[in-house]
Amino acid sequence: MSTFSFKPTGSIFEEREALLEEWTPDELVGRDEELTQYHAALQPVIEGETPSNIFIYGKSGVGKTAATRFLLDRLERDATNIDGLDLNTIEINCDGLNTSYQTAVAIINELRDPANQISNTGYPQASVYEFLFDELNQLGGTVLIVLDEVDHIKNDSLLYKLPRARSNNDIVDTKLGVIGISNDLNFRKQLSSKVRSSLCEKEVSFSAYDATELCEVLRQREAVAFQENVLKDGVIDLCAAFGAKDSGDARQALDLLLESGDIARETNAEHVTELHVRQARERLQTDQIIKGIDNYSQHGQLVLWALTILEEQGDSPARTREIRAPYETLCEREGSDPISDRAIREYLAELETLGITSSTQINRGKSGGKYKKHKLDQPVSSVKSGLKELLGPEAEA
Ligand SMILES: Nc1ncnc2c1ncn2[C@@H]1O[C@H](COP(=O)(O)OP(=O)(O)OP(=O)(O)O)[C@@H](O)[C@H]1O
Repeated sequence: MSTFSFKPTGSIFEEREALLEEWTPDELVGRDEELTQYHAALQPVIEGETPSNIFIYGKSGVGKTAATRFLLDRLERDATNIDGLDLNTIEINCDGLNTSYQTAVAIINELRDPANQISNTGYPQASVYEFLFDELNQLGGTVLIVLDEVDHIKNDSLLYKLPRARSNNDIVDTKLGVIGISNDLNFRKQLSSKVRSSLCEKEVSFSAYDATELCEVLRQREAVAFQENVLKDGVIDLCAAFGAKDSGDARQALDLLLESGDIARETNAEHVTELHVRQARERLQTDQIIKGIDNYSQHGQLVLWALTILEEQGDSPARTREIRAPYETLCEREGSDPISDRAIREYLAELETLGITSSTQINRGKSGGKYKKHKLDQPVSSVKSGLKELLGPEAEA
């Protein structure tokens, strides 16, 4: 019997941390076009002019935050060499800050010392803006405020006031620029035209990474994270190919490389191989499925299970009415009453949004009507492992 004692293996990794989210590389690879545009948009700062307000958008994990930190670091460094240029940058993540009010408070508290912070409630909105502009006026020089995940702010009064503070004379001496970052591609469209025109003076769109760019990102981390020659040929290429196919998200590709290394270490392997990558991918896909349907009602999970059964039998893509038969059998087995076709369709739509299934619309013209056919968009084995975890061992049967 194992004693479950802990011993460092000292194998595989040199610095595992270099694959974690928090690790910031010194150089940013694979983003030349985006960095060139972003750099140009920031140029007025170093000229001593009023900064442009910049809007950065693109899907999750495409380097928006990393590029912002990278360029602002360089900008701060280079600004110190310029006489008379006093630059301050403030980064706020708006995740969890649902309103303009809360965001304004967060900026104030970032600017004030710890003894002088204000609370999230109790002040009229107008006073909070007054405090904010006071702080910014006192700071002087040039100030850049980065609002990451800016789409979380549900009402746009701050997004209107802040970029216009100088033209409205709310701020007199300080040169203020706002950088909004968002991965919600509809956010910009939904902004009122007056907010859009001031917040989005300059825009930089970040595209999804292709396989070549992901290779560059992964190789840069390999050099730091892994011991020499631990990765077998093809491992980076495979992680990059999966990453580009899935979503072009560097975070996911890095997670895949990390998980592959973990599996190699768990199994006492000397090298990380393509097989480890494939196993890691399946593990991560299962985790993603579990995360997606974990808080689903039991019926949502049974609908997915029914579709999985059809997929295994080679009977997918399938219409709702075809999914209904195995679904009802499962309901009987679980002792619960089936839900309506309409409710099944709603679950199928949600499963599609989660990337677990996909559908095609079939249009039979006037007489045949329109309907959708559904199929799994993830490997059967990952879906089954996910369902097994949630519904018990029979789900794998
Ligand atoms: N070009 C790159 N070179 C090196 N590492 C990168 C690069 N792009 C992204 N990364 C890494 O990938 C992860 C995700 O990147 P980042 O947070 O910048 O994405 P994002 O576009 O801001 O995504 P989100 O909208 O989800 O916040 C980070 O760990 C980051 O360091």
